[in-house]
Amino acid sequence: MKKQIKVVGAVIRNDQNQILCALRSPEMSMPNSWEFPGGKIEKTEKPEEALVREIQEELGCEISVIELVHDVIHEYPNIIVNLITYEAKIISGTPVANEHAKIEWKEISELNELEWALADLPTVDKLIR
Ligand SMILES: Nc1nc2c([nH]c(=O)n2[C@H]2C[C@H](O)[C@@H](COP(=O)(O)OP(=O)(O)OP(=O)(O)O)O2)c(=O)[nH]1
Ligand SMILES: [Mg+2]
Repeated sequence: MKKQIKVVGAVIRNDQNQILCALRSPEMSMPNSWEFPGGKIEKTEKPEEALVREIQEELGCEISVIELVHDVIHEYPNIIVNLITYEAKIISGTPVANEHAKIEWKEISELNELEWALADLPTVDKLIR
């Protein structure tokens, strides 16, 4: 049976309504795909707690989680990902790419131009419409 994992991703919006997009590095699984920064929920964590922890680790800043955007199950060839995305904002610090190849603030109208991980497309669609 395929492994299923539960993953949280942050839709981090700044004051200009831009979204922070993160490019997975060549060394990561699903290399060179754009994603919402975040990661796997640990057994003892609530999704929101996992997201705050992951963003601190990956981007070195503190967020507050605002609300759920989407809860999607996507079946990849070798893994099933339950991606839960949340709107979030930075409450302290400036994001830096500690693990990603790069991070970029993008206008909503630019989101379509990126090559997203497939599990992210329903969230991207919700942000665009
Ligand atoms: N963080 C994140 N992962 C995503 C997204 N879309 C998507 O398919 N994934 C997949 C890629 C990975 O196979 C899986 C877990 O994400 P991850 O690699 O960020 O996990 P993690 O931060 O806990 O990293 P690690 O401890 O496993 O190295 O979810 C997304 O938007 N954000
Ligand atoms: Mg991650």
